[in-house]
Amino acid sequence: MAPTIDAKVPPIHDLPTPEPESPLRARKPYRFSTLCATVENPDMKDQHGSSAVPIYQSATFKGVGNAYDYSRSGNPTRSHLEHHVAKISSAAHALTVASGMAALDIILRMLKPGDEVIAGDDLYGGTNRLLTYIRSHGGVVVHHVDTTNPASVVPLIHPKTRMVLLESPTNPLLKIADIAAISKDIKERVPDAIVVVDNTMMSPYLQRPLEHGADIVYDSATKYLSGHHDLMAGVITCNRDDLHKQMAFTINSVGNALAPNDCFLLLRGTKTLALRMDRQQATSQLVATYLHDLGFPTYYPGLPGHPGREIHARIASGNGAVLSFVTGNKELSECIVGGARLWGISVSFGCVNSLISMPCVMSHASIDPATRAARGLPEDLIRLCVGIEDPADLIDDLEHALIDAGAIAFDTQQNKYSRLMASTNEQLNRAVQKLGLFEPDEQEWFVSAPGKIILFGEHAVVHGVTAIAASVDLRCYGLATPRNDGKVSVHLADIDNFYHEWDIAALPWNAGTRIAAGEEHPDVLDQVLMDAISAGPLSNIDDTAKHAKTASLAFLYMYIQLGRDRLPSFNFTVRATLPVGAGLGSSASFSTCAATALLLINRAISLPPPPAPSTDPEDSAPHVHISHQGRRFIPQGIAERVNKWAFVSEKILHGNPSGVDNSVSVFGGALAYTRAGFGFNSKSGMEQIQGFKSLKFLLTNSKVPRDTKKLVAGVGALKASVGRVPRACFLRLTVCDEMKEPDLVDGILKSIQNISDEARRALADPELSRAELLSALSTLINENHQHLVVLGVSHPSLETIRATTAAPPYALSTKLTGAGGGGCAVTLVPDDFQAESLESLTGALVNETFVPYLTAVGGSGLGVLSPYSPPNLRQTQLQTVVPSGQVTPPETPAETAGSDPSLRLAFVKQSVPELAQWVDGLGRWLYV
Ligand SMILES: Nc1ncnc2c1ncn2[C@@H]1O[C@H](COP(=O)(O)OP(=O)(O)OP(=O)(O)O)[C@@H](O)[C@H]1O
Ligand SMILES: C[C@@](O)(CCO)CC(=O)[O-]
Repeated sequence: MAPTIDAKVPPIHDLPTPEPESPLRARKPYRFSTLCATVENPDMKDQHGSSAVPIYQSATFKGVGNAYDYSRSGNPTRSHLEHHVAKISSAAHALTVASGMAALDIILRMLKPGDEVIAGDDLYGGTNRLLTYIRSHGGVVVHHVDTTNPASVVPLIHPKTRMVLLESPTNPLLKIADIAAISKDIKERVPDAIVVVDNTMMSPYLQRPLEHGADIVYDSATKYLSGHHDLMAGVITCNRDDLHKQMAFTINSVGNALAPNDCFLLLRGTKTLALRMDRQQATSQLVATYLHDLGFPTYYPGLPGHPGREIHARIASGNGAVLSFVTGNKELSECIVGGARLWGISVSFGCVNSLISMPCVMSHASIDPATRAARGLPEDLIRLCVGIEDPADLIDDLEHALIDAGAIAFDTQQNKYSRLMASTNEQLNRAVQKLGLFEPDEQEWFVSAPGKIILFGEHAVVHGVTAIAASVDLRCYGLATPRNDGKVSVHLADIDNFYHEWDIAALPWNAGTRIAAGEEHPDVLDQVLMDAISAGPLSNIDDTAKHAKTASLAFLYMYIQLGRDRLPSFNFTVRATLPVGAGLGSSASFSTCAATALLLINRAISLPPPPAPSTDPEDSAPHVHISHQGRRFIPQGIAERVNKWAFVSEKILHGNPSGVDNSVSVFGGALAYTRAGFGFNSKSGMEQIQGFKSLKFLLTNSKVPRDTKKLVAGVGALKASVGRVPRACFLRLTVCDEMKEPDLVDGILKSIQNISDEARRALADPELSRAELLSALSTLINENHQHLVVLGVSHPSLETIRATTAAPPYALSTKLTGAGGGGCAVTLVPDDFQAESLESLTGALVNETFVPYLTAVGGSGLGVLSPYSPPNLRQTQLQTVVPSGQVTPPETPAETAGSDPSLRLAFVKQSVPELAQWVDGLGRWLYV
């Protein structure tokens, strides 16, 4: 509903209202959205007829006595903007300054010591802070009163009352002040007092307080007027010449007028004000109704029963796009805010993007808690600032956050979601626990595990050959966070942000064979359980999400096998810094993380508390775990247990894994790994090998997708049908006639075993010079790669990478790593390889559209964020880390402002380059 400029009020400003064509066909004044879109000032015609107002990016103007001399005092772009703002506000004058607070500052500078101000008690935190400042530094008396009741203002009116400061609706409780009634009361008693209204929540589109008795109106134009959160600005409008003159003088003296570039942006933003606002407030009405219908006390003037709704409807022509609601519990509110994805956690409002916040820890944190309580600002209040996204997506996202947090649940009797009251919530938990249905677990678990490179022996290792592999410094991270709604969910951020949740009670608990507590998983997967999971909980996941589906299968399989006695309710979020499905063991690192989290949650493993610090007898300073910087902490037995379950998960993802990937992921370092039960090497098992850590490798991702399961199966088929395999069965490369040799694959496997043995001997040989070692490894790399080519698991892109790295002047040796068929290649970089050469080589690879990166090898294996960290450490890290990356600066850069409380949200929002460092900073990590 677009308001028209009230025809009864003669336009004070030179509105571009067309002249009547004839007395019989009068033309109406332009309506608001037309005024917004039409930026023209008849007194400032552009010399070139430009359709956009030019940016006069000039501090000074030449000549004497011209309209402009210095941009602090006046600038043509600003004049255009001020003319436009005055026009759409139906005001005689407009002034524009650097921010909303700068606008209020200019207005408050009209006060003198001893003057009295009457202000609302539900004000924006920044306004409150500035009023406190002028009270303590300017000798001004400030009264706060509930302005929703005009009668409560009257007793405070005093001959010394100089200013009344109103917000309506207030932020964040949406309280309504009768601007007209209060202005009248003031003017009757103290005609000289000025009524000032902060109109930011409404904008001139929805409310024009000058028409209801206000003397000065100001807006933080950072909000709706600009609409895009890409600038800060404040506007002031008034009709009185004296006030305008006084404020223009102050702006010139103080020097906080809006800069030309920002004037331009703001002018552009105002053109779409009506359009944006229409969409934003229509969606707000839907969201408010949705929350209200769920049973949450919701504050929005568009809802029936909202106090002051009639007054608001008389003064304003719309309800705006800010609303708030309470949940009854601060922690619950924090979870909801943390769980929303489309709604950005941020202060401020008025942007085209929707925002969610908790005023008490963000925009209003500068008001001390006691004052907040006295003014009735609930600590659990959630504020929603609605943007222009699709309303269905916004409600959907909010619903997910409410469900995840346990704030609403599906009511089967009413066949709809409804609010879980805090007490009902507890009752439900207790009741369900009694039935043994699910168990809320308050513990969060953060785990991580590395990817790997295989230097020698991939594929062959599946058939019993020794592989030499080492961990890389790229990892997968898993965060398990408790839920208390009888559901379990996975969020696979790297796989198209896949999210899925399941009712725990509906999982196929009775399918397959139960593994008794403490028993190991048998060698073979339980196919009955696999089928039941695929036919049940996974059946509604589309096959286009096949990677996420397989990962979910692995997760649910372990969840059911390990969780039958506890039925834990939690969410598992996964992110990795290593590329998924590129041959660097992403499936193993995912498996290790999932297995560890599930074992911990189900109390199948527990981390021993760190031993007490030992004390030097000479010195009272304690020292703890000097080796490995005290990080080697997870006992061998626990690592072995995790490794067995990670192997189970690998079987699901992989088909027929050798176990090398999950072993490296769990144990870290560099391993010589031999699968048991084959005859290539009499000794099976794994051994840590030294001498790897100092090696430098370049990894190059060909970005060609491939599937380890298929590639391993392909080599298996080749081995099983030696001599009878038609050419078409060979995987990617066309292989040669030698394939007809019946013992070909066995011969290749033997050769690869020799390569691994030779590499181990070389690495362990103290007499070999470094140069000799590197040269030997290079030769072995080339040989091993050729064998893999014959096995059919290379790919033209990998051959291109090999050729590029082998070409002069580089002359480096490269082989595929992992399952091949695409994915990554690994290049050994000699110690003396010049930095410039490396730069030029990576440039050449990038030109060929590959992704190269240097990696360190041999680092830590499985890690768990210590549950024994001092609790405040993690909290502090969260607070200091989150705002810099994720949360826009608060409206009030509050001294005590907290930040996003949700570890999960912060985890999901970290950028990939920052993820590892952020995770490290969360506290003390314990490693195998
Ligand atoms: N970060 C992750 N989040 C969720 N699932 C993952 C993640 N990383 C790996 N996976 C699962 O593992 C699968 C990739 O396994 P695949 O064996 O094809 O690749 P890889 O382990 O990186 O390669 P290789 O086995 O050759 O080292 C994915 O399709 C997915 O199911
Ligand atoms: C291809 C393969 O050898 C390595 C995959 O990283 C398979 C395995 O060992 O499980």
